[in-house]
Amino acid sequence: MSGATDPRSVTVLGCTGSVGRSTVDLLLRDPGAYRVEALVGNRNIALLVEQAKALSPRFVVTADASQYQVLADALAGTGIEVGAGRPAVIEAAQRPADWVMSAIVGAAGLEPTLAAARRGAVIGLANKETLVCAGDLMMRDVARHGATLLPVDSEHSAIFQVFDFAQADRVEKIILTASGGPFRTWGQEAMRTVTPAQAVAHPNWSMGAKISVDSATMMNKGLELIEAHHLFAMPEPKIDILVHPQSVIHSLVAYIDGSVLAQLGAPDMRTPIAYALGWPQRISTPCKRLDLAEVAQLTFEQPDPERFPALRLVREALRSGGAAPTVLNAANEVAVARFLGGDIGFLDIISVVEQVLSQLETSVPGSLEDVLEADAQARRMAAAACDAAA
Ligand SMILES: NC(=O)C1=CN([C@@H]2O[C@H](COP(=O)(O)OP(=O)(O)OC[C@H]3O[C@@H](n4cnc5c(N)ncnc54)[C@H](OP(=O)(O)O)[C@@H]3O)[C@@H](O)[C@H]2O)C=CC1
Ligand SMILES: CC(=O)[C@@H](O)[C@H](O)COP(=O)(O)O
Ligand SMILES: [Mn+2]
Repeated sequence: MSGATDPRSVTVLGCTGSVGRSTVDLLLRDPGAYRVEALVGNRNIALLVEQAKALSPRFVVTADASQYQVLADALAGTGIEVGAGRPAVIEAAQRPADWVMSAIVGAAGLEPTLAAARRGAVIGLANKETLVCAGDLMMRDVARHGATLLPVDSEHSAIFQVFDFAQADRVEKIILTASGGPFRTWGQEAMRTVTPAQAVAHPNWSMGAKISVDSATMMNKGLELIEAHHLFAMPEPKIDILVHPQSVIHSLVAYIDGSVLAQLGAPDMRTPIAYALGWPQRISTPCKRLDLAEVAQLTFEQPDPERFPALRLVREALRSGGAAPTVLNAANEVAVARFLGGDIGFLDIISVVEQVLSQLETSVPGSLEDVLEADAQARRMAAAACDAAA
């Protein structure tokens, strides 16, 4: 809760999404503690306007340039500055907020997150694709500009809370927990005909469509493996994945003395968001408290790489290095969108990613431009592969 200190200035990129809405919910619970610099949404103008009226930010942006006038008309007379289009999104990230929530979905979040890092902001990072498609660049710029990256992804927040950075060399491994998604127990043949509605029905978490499909293919856990590799400087072989269907243990860190430390909680993103928002202090949330007697059983399984080949692809991409993770991420985004649009089947998603990874020759991306070029090439190739599969 707020003390006598000045309000903290915050910007929310992706404010109209699942993580964005949870962030706004926390801001509204303690209005005296925050001053909102900028809100950035995309197509959900009605919600963006509602949030703007509730939070009175200085700057409100829709990434969708065609929606400028709609947004400007809705906020006329409020004194709130309005922007639209990609340059305005980046400008919002550049404006001087102490704390920035990076919750745009997909590689579209890369440039604004990088812009916030380049002005030394404290960033709550939900947008894992930033680290998947440009992890080396992002971590280099965070260090170079004195920015702070606070993980919001539930697993990485868990690791962050129990990772002893002063003894990083005494960490034996990181264990990322995975729910296994809605098809955890399904055979490959049954998965062939699943619908988008079945794929987005996550057993434990309420999330946006793209990450929900990623959870269903277990690509989400693969992306999280790459995310953990960059955030905690852990080599790929020292990151394990453990299926834990209850999503109560959010991840674990194993040390060389045999100790294993974990963070637990009810599956509600407001807990990891609050950890990043309040850091280095904890702040209160209304999240349901964990009742282990009610949960009764915590179970664990090894992931099945035959039914969930995304896990193998991710490890191969990380070992190959260079632009392979960028390519994997871009191809996955295209294939997931085409699956959600009803063009390709569920199993085609990972087949398309594998095909693009095996065909695209790219060099090591040294700059943002290189990353964007590899991303664009992979998207073109993935679109063609989806056309062929459709
Ligand atoms: N949801 C969750 O619980 C978790 C999410 N994450 C990560 O957080 C990120 C956001 O996920 P989630 O909230 O589920 O996603 P949603 O799809 O719910 O929300 C995405 C947000 O990004 C905006 N957006 C979409 N495209 C663009 C674009 N081109 N430019 C700018 N803004 C855009 C959307 O605007 P609009 O809706 O107005 O069109 C919306 O505000 C993802 O990277 C995801 O992997 C990580 C852990 C948990
Ligand atoms: C809430 C969150 O962090 C998601 O990434 C979630 O973990 C997805 O669940 P899966 O373990 O099914 O990928
Ligand atoms: Mn996660």
